[in-house]
Amino acid sequence: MKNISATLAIVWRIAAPYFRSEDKWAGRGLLAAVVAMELALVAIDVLVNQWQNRFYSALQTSDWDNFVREIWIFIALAFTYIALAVYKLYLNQWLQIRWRQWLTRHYLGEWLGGATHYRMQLKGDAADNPDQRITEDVKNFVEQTLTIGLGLLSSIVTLFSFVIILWGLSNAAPLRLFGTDLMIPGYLCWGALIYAIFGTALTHWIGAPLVNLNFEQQRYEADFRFNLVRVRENSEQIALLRGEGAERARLLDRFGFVIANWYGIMSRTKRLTAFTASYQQAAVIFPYVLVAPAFFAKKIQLGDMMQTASAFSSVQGALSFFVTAYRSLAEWRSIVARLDGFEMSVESAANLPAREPAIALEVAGGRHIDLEQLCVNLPNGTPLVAAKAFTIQSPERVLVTGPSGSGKSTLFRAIAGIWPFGTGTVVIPAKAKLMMLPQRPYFPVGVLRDAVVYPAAPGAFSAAQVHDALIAVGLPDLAGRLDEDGHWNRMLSLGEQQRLGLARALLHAPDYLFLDEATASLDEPSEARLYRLLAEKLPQATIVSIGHRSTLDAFHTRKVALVKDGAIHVVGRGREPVEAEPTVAP
Ligand SMILES: Nc1ncnc2c1ncn2[C@@H]1O[C@H](COP(=O)(O)OP(=O)(O)OP(=O)(O)O)[C@@H](O)[C@H]1O
Repeated sequence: MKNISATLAIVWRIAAPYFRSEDKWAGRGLLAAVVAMELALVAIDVLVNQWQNRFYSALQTSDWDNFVREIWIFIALAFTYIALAVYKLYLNQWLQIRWRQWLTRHYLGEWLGGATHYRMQLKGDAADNPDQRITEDVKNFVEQTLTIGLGLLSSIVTLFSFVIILWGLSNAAPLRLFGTDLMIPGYLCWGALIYAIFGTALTHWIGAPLVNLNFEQQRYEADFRFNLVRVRENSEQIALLRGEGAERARLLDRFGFVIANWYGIMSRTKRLTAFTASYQQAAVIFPYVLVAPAFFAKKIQLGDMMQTASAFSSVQGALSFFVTAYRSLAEWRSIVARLDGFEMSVESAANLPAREPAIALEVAGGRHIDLEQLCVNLPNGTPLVAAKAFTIQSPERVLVTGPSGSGKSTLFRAIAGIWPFGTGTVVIPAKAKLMMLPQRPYFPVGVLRDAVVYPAAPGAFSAAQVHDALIAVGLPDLAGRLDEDGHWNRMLSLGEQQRLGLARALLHAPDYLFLDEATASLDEPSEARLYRLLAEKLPQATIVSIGHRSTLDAFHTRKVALVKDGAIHVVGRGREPVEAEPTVAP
């Protein structure tokens, strides 16, 4: 019971915001219409039940006129039923897509808000495969919540409507046992209740493990898909390393989990279906067994018996909602758990800096970037880099060096504000535009022109501007293919990608440009040419580079080494003035 109320509280937390959102009137309107149609369908069921009595009585008494009249009534009821059923489904689907659209937008906003998606990876906690949660889980949540919610509503209303009918019929057809009439008020209702309680308890007992099995199934399927995507993304490396055999084995291994768990689901479902099918079959004859003695004793007519059987099956069906919907309920609970895990993980990543000691980001009026008492840690809390008081002037050219793994890139991440682990403060000038260029720049799949100007909106720069930037960085061929669609990270060499990254920097003209080995794949003369180009085109920009080549010294005015001091590296010691090239502005 505690579990059920906890699940319902989570469902409410996930579902309610849509009905309070900017789309609330459409959502509420559609929901009201669907609910109204669901209720109207129950009303038609009640009318059909009463019709059955009249129809079979007309048959029993060979009353032709009433028979014809009842046929026309049935046709009218049937047409109304069809129209309601069609529009209930149509409006339900309409509501589903609007709700899903809102929920997807909401989750994308939360997940991509700040660097939450990145921090979630860093924390490595609960939410595996966010892609699956935003696609399938959201879709299924909306669909199942509506199906189950409306099913439950319909069952409750059906129950109340037919219990009244059944109660009346119980009195008209007293229970006859061993030739004597037993006057038990509403005995048919009690019979249905006992039958349903017995069914529900057994169903839960047999089916309970399905909740967990379904949860695991979705996780294994998503893991398998994720690993297939990894192969696709890294297919060149795999082909070069002849890693196909290893990949196949790894993928089949993952798929093995999918299969093993599926066998678990199959065997559970088999047992559950065996029980629910027997339960439903028995329910067909159960009411006849109860009222047949009264019928054969001529206490009631055929119409009464048929109506009783139909009303009993409606009451029993409503009471057995849990039995019929058990598999969907089990799936739904696992979807709810997955979305809950996702929300928790997003929240925990977004609030990471607020909850744990974290690097503070401050925006100040000055022109410099200051690192104050900064200590950058690994996610597990181990200190990595320290900078007591370090300032990056504007404009200047700083070269950051240090052994591999000393924490240079992580220091850049901390300055960019996406690395929360640590203590101290990073002070950034107000309105300063920072740009980080990594060794492997990211280009969204699509038109080259849009990929270069990313993250600016497509069209933020004119074709001529993008064309000139590509010429400037030495990519004349690409400059002629601006409107070509492609997966640029896959199609271009790393050196070309790095040139494209620099073209992006030229277009965006940041105040602070951080180059994390962003030219490491270029030959030295090309690297030198590009550094000269940056100095020429962005004379006011501060450039901070990470690099291992000594030839980079010439393009920087200051060199900062990360020097090992006990267990951590310290920024700022071992400073060496660098003789700048005459072409590089100081
Ligand atoms: N997300 C992470 N989780 C755990 N450890 C990490 C994570 N990111 C980086 N590290 C560790 O932090 C250390 C510093 O990494 P970083 O990439 O900053 O080094 P670097 O000085 O830039 O190295 P290189 O010169 O080889 O690029 C490494 O030991 C790395 O394993």
